[in-house]
Amino acid sequence: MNAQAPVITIDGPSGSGKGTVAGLIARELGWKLLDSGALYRLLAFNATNHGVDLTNEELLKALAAHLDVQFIAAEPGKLQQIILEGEDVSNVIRTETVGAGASMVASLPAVREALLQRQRAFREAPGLIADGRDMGTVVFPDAPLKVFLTASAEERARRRYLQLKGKGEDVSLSSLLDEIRARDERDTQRAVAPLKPAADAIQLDSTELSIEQVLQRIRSELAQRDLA
Ligand SMILES: Nc1ncnc2c1ncn2[C@@H]1O[C@H](COP(=O)(O)OP(=O)(O)OP(=O)(O)O)[C@@H](O)[C@H]1O
Ligand SMILES: Nc1ccn([C@H]2C[C@H](O)[C@@H](COP(=O)(O)O)O2)c(=O)n1
Repeated sequence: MNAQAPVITIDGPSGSGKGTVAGLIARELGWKLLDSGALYRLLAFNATNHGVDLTNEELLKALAAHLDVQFIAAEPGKLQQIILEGEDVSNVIRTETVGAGASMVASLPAVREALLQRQRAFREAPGLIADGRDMGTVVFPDAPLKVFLTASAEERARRRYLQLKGKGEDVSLSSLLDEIRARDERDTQRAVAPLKPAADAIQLDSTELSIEQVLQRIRSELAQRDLA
């Protein structure tokens, strides 16, 4: 880990736009990217494939410590590739079912501990954009810019609906809204590293903002800190 490399953290609930914004800012600055939710998704996906119950903390801790995963940086205009045990799982880990499983395993303290150093190891020069739930509160508490990105549950469900429909999936808006609310509840109410803004985070409600407007706000915060 390079303790000197700056980190920008983007935390917030599911569907608030963290991943989209993190990817775009990382590309603009030429910085590394950490999609921490992908690690919890990979663990839930891998555990299910290996028949491990998503509440078995001891086995999940061991799986988390030995996850055989590679993140391959995206070419401009493409999503990063995620390879688990030699297989490209970039798309299959993005389902709502895997997201719900990720939220379950993420509530277990031993799992979070097992993934902590792996996340911190992403910190490299010239800098890192890290998105998740506890990037600003736990993983990178010294980050010079912390963003807490939110949007109403209805707007987040609408965005997810459009995203999944765009991929040709047969989804229902009301089920997506229920899933988002259930995930919000689990992620904010867990005892360890719950989803919440860091005390020094900039809070951005994107319900009425376009992606470009969110980017502009972040660029302005970066400029104020001489980070860009
Ligand atoms: N400000 C915005 N206005 C409209 N659509 C948006 C906005 N931000 C993001 N989106 C769209 O919403 C969808 C969800 O965004 P994204 O995947 O970045 O959210 P997320 O917070 O990373 O979710 P998760 O935590 O579940 O991975 C995407 O289709 C994205 O293009
Ligand atoms: N830093 C993080 C990132 C993710 N999680 C958990 C909670 C989420 O519901 C789940 C999936 O995340 P997503 O890919 O939708 O961002 O993983 C967490 O607890 N901490």
